[in-house]
Amino acid sequence: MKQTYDINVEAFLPLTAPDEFKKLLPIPPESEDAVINGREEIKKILTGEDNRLMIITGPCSIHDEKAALEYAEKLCVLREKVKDTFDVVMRVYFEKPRTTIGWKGLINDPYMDDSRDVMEGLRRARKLLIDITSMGMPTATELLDPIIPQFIAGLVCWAAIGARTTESQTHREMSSGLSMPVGFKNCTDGALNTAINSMIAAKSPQSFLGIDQHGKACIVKTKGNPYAHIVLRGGKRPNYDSVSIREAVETLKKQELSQAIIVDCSHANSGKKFAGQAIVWNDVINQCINGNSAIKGMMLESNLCEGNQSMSCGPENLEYGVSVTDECISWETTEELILSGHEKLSGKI
Ligand SMILES: O=C[C@H](O)[C@H](O)COP(=O)(O)O
Ligand SMILES: C=C(OP(=O)(O)O)C(=O)O
Repeated sequence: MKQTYDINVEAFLPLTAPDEFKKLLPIPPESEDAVINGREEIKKILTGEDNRLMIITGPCSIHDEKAALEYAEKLCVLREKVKDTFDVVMRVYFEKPRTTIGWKGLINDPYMDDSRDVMEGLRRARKLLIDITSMGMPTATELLDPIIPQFIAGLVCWAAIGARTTESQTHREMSSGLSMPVGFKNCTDGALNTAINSMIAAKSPQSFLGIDQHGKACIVKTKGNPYAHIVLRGGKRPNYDSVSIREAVETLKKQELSQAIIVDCSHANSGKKFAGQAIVWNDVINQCINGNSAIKGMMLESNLCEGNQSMSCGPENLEYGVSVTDECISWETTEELILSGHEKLSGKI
């Protein structure tokens, strides 16, 4: 018999069903409260019911849970200090979309050695989300693989669809069923229309193929996500300036879509250089002081230490607290930017 299918598949490896997997790492009551409250606060900021700004800050990617927890502890203290002005949410990114190839994040390759033990990656990701939300810290992540939400999404308060997948029907369909607000990045060349089309698709009910809680293949029917919004991350040129933001707001208004704008201070807005993030941050804070109420939040790529490092030295030789993907600002700079933004905005928003 000739074979016409699975020609390029090496193996089918077992995946534990989400309900079985979650029994091993159940959500504790304090995490559940943090997730529910975290989502509610974000929704209120996006709709303007709460005038504060949402700050999504944390490593470009998680590769070391010890460093991530140290970061989360520091962020908890800072979150409390600035709570009248900012709703601070931790970036806890486990899935990395690559331009070509590269390490795809903790879930895909937790041992960082190409062994790609996805089940172990899911376990470590869920455990870290439990530990962080147990501190009362709301969480943000990028969702890339459409099956992964069944394993971790119950611990996530805000999700991003990245610049490389914002035009993908699969990601729009997935977003329409997600339980948290979803931010669509503009695509890598800077075009807004892809993210705007995503918002329309994500708001609408959809049907697509997925798995249920028992791990069984099924047709997922969704209700639509009412909290889809845009994240400006720059493209061929930055798009955090007041003219770009006004243009985005006008385009969204014409389409009768949410005009809430989140500015990503990193990526193409910073020229992918960590030092560029402070320039974007300060400009956006000034726009808020000058009364731009469409801006609902900012994202920072931040780690314990600044810059980034190559993974070629092997996981055991990595420098502690330094990003293995995009450049990040240091904890000290993060604290300085957030505290100075808080001081400038106190009583003004
Ligand atoms: O935020 C992370 C990166 O910008 C994104 O995953 C792409 O990375 P790459 O161009 O190094 O593959
Ligand atoms: C990959 C990311 O961003 P973008 O999709 O904007 O490149 C990210 O935030 O990690």
